[in-house]
Amino acid sequence: MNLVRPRPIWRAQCHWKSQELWRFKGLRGIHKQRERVEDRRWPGWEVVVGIEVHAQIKSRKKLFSGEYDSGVTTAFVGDTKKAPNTAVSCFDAALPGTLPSLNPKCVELAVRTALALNAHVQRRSAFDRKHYFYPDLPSGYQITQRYAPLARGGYLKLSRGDVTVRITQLQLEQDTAKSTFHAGRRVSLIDLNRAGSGLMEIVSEPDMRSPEEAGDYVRTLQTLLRAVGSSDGSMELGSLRCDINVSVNRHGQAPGTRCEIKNLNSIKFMMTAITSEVFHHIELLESGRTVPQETRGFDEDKAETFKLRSKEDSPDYRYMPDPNLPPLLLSQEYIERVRSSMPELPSETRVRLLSMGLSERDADVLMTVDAGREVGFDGEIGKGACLSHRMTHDLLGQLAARKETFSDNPVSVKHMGELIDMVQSGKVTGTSGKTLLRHMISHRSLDSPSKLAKELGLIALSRDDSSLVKEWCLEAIEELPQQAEAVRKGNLPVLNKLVGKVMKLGKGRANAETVRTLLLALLRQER
Ligand SMILES: Nc1ncnc2c1ncn2[C@@H]1O[C@H](COP(=O)(O)OP(=O)(O)OP(=O)(O)O)[C@@H](O)[C@H]1O
Ligand SMILES: [Mg+2]
Ligand SMILES: [Mg+2]
Repeated sequence: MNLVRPRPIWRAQCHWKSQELWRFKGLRGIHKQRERVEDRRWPGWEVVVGIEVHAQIKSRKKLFSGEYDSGVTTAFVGDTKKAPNTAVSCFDAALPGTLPSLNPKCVELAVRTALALNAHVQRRSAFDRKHYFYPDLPSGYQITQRYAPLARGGYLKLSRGDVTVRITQLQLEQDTAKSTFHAGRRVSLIDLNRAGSGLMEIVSEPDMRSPEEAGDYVRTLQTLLRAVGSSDGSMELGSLRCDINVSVNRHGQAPGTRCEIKNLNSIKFMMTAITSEVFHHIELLESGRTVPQETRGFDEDKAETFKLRSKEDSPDYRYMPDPNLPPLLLSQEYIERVRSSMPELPSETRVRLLSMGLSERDADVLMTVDAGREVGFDGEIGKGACLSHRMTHDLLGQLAARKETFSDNPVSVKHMGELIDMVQSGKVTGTSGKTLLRHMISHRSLDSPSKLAKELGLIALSRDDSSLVKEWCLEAIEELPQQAEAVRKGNLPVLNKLVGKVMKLGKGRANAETVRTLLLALLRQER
């Protein structure tokens, strides 16, 4: 990577004009004409959605100031969330005389993302200033790359269906500070910790045709960002924010006027907001009015969008090239070096998981586990597929209950495989399998499951041990007389209570089906 001396403003302005040219190069083949699909929610209408995603870059330091980032990536930096206004350099606070210095890590992570999105990384990109006045922007402008972005012209294949969304561009830009309105005191509090953190703005073409496709796009993108390690991609925590552009048109007609919905903090709300916006547009158009170009917000309680400002009120950003930052020049060797260090991408992981014999649904579940990359496999799944999936769900559930991630998982692929085989062959019951799994996780045990099963007395009972099972059944009937009476009177669902009791007495070693039959036989005998 090279930084060269700044060029005069008018030279950099030349790049503004080249913006449209790329659109007609190369991408035509990828984007097939979409088939007309009637949506029963809005017959006769076509919905068009384009999304601008702002993803916080997972770098230890901010984009230009060298200050440690304290945003939602704090967990990554390794300390707890910083107190407001404690991670602020003079540059972040826009003190006069301070100058930007580009953080190469942010560039590398953005290039990784661009390559993962099949985009063309521009050997030469440049930084612009976007001016507006708001308390969360101390300098009065945001440094961005609107006119000569880092990358252009990529695409993302959605995980469901045969949908490809084209990526217009990926640009680097600064995050703003965080402002919180205090209704009681009627003041806005500003926390500059986030000011100047690195963002990637990923702009899509208007290629989505339903709220569901938009949701799928954001989900697929989140998985991709996490897989390449460039962003946490959490909408809830604010490390991924979406501006959703929505328009509607009658089938066969040109796209309508778009409205942009801002400040959405979950995929679910985003999909509801799109649906609400679509109905709003249709209502306007059907009553003979036109859709005004607006920026809108989303009211979570009413599940409705509302007007924030109209296009006429939108500020004139007075873009200009940043005179303090020279163009960013990347050599082909640098780009190739980054390309050679790319990890397995989610689309490749998915194909690998499916080729192991997993169903689409199970592959999707595993894909949510650190993008599926850390999921190991010790051989053929074959007939045990159903069981291995259930045990995998148990594993994920138990880790989640302990607030641990899949990377904290202490159970090796070999031991997990052995455990599944033991349950499959009946050496331990399903209940004991769960107990063993819990023990292996909580004790961080490195012993094999078969050794542990012996030590903990969890080996399933053989048929010869039926007298022991009978003893537990009799004990259960004695300890739960009311439930036993209910079953005698024909209330069969209550039998589960007794079965549960027997399982507890036998530490899960008895076979649940055998216990049921025996309990019923005993209760009937008594009569
Ligand atoms: N008719 C349309 N319907 C829905 N979305 C559209 C339509 N036309 C364009 N879009 C989408 O609108 C978005 C435009 O984003 P872009 O960043 O280029 O401009 P902007 O929203 O005007 O600027 P800013 O970055 O300041 O918000 C793109 O994601 C594009 O796909
Ligand atoms: Mg934009
Ligand atoms: Mg926009």
